[in-house]
Amino acid sequence: MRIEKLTNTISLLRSVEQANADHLTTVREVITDVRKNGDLALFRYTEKWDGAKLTSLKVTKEEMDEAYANFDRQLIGDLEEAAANIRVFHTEQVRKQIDFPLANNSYIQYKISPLDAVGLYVPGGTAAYPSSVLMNAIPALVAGVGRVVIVSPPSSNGKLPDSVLVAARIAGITEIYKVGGAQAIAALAYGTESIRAVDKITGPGNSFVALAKREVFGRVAIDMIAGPSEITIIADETAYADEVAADLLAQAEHDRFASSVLITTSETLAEQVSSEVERQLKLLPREEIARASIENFGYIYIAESLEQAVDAVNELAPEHLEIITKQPEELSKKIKHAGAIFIGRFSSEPVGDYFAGTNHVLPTNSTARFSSGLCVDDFVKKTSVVYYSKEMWQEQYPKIARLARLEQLEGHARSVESRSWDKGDSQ
Ligand SMILES: NC(=O)c1ccc[n+]([C@@H]2O[C@H](COP(=O)([O-])OP(=O)(O)OC[C@H]3O[C@@H](n4cnc5c(N)ncnc54)[C@H](O)[C@@H]3O)[C@@H](O)[C@H]2O)c1
Ligand SMILES: N[C@H](CO)Cc1c[nH]c[nH+]1
Ligand SMILES: [Zn+2]
Repeated sequence: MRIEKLTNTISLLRSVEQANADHLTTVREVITDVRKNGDLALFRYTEKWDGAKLTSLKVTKEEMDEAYANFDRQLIGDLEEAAANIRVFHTEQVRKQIDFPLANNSYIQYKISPLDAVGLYVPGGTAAYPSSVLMNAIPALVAGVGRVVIVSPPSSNGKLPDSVLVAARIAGITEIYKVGGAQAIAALAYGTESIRAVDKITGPGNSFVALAKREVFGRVAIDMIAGPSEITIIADETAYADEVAADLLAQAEHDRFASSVLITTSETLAEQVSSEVERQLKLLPREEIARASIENFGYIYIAESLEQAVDAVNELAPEHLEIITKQPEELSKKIKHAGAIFIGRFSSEPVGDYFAGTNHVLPTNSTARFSSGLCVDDFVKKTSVVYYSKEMWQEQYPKIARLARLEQLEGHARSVESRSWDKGDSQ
């Protein structure tokens, strides 16, 4: 891994942007094609990029049953325990409606309602992600969404991995389609013969998926840009090089475009981590992907102080931040921008990926500056409600009319003035 003195992190941001730009043209072509040709386009792209020749997209009940029957019982237990942890944490996030009483028996209200239909993207191009099924589906169901649909790319045998179907059953989702990439996002946004359009699309994916979500925003809502995984680690001389290297590689193995950054005050640690990364790369079955990621988007920065490291992290706004220093909790309080923070050497990032109960669908590409990880709030909308009684109206309407005329909106003024006592007592 290249080791540089920490001056700024702009070079990393630029290289990720460039990678995205190269994929945008493809994504736009795919979306146009799916809008025009529907299922036919979905079948064509699924054959081209996933190597699966399909004639129908929907997962059948028989496929779900078979996957569950064949699956390892201990792993079912592990997935169920992870699901329970996620459910508990997300249930705590449920918001209360705000009922705000006003004078004269009047009130205003902040009404919370679940979305009617959401599409959950579960990645699957180079690995199976049952954990992403749970992370998407549980908050949606806790929020009370009416229709929850999963899309995920099939393997070349035309099937979804058993693990994904088992996780869907544990979560309680039955409407599942075998389609991934930008074509799946286009189908969810615009609808095709087989897939009815949804109101919102959530979930992580590679840069084709993330860019497609950005392109269809406005037609549907999206949760965030949750693209190729990223980790930044702040470590001092107390950290162990083998552990830091393992944590960098845990994200690098996700994607060629994943990024892994170490910012350290210790030159010795920097050198040791660099050689540990090289040693450990050879141990990974996904060595080729991880190596490409480390070569293109892997950096070790030497910081003059932990304060300088914190400033760089707040500029970079990484998806995940690990802090492995003498006083990690103290330092974590100074972090403003990161999708999720992992404190101390026993909270390595996969604890959050799978099990702690926090959500692993998180903002990437510096968007943690303004967006948050997936949560129950992503699956509800808020409507304001106003009730003014006759008495309340009579007291307040002259002020409202004056404010309307301040904006030269005579129609607004006349609207509030048009009510009168003479017309009777009806609400
Ligand atoms: N940010 C997060 O919260 C988060 C969480 C989990 C996973 N992830 C990321 O999800 C991603 C999973 O990636 P993946 O590739 O394994 O699965 P994926 O499902 O995201 O993407 C696979 C699809 O990409 C499309 N594709 C592949 N090559 C293409 C090409 N050349 N042109 C057009 N389309 C192409 C295909 O349609 C394929 O089905 C990784 O980047 C991982 O880091 C992010
Ligand atoms: N680290 C990923 C988010 O960037 C989530 C994940 C799922 N499985 C393993 N990891
Ligand atoms: Zn991960």
